[in-house]
Amino acid sequence: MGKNFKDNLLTADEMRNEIVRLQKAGKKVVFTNGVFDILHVGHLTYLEEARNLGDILIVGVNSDASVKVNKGDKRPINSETNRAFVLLGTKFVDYTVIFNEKTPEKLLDILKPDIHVKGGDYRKKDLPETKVVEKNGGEVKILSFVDNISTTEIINKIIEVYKK
Ligand SMILES: Nc1ncnc2c1ncn2[C@@H]1O[C@H](COP(=O)(O)OP(=O)(O)OP(=O)(O)O)[C@@H](O)[C@H]1O
Ligand SMILES: O=P(O)(O)O[C@@H]1O[C@H]([C@H](O)CO)[C@@H](O)[C@H](O)[C@@H]1O
Repeated sequence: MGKNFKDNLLTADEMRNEIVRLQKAGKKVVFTNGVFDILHVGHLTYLEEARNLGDILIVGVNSDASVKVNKGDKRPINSETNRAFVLLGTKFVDYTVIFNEKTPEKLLDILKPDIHVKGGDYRKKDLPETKVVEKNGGEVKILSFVDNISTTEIINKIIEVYKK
């Protein structure tokens, strides 16, 4: 753990070394990934649930370029480092790592967490990363979903309220 919350944004190689150390010390390492552009209560509920599955929660944060590929040219609203820092400021997230690919498969193959989770808007069998997690002896879990809250809805509300 770094001295300041921003110290826990690591590179993939630094994160792998840290995971080896943590697992040797008997810690269960949970991983998730996503964009987390404007953090909301659905995210926090989900991150809390993820953290409670183990001892350490790592979030793979999509780079700005990979957000554009996944969510379109107008996104993200917040930069990759700011999204990673906001996550580290919550009481649930221990480490963040930025990844630049369309999916987290390559990152998961490096990190090899014990558990990989996504929210209830995903199905395990449809996740491209399920294969690589299970190949490395990890487990994939889908968590619950908080209805009627998303970053897109927040953006649409702001547009509605401020439009002329
Ligand atoms: N309402 C919610 N309840 C529980 N989990 C959620 C919720 N919204 C998102 N998640 C989970 O949080 C992670 C990051 O999701 P993401 O940043 O895409 O959220 P979002 O609000 O759906 O964003 P957007 O509207 O931009 O698509 C994903 O793993 C997703 O499953
Ligand atoms: O924030 P999102 O849109 O839930 O994050 C995406 O999740 C994808 C998911 O893991 C299925 O592969 C991932 O591929 C994508 O890069 C985003 O992280």
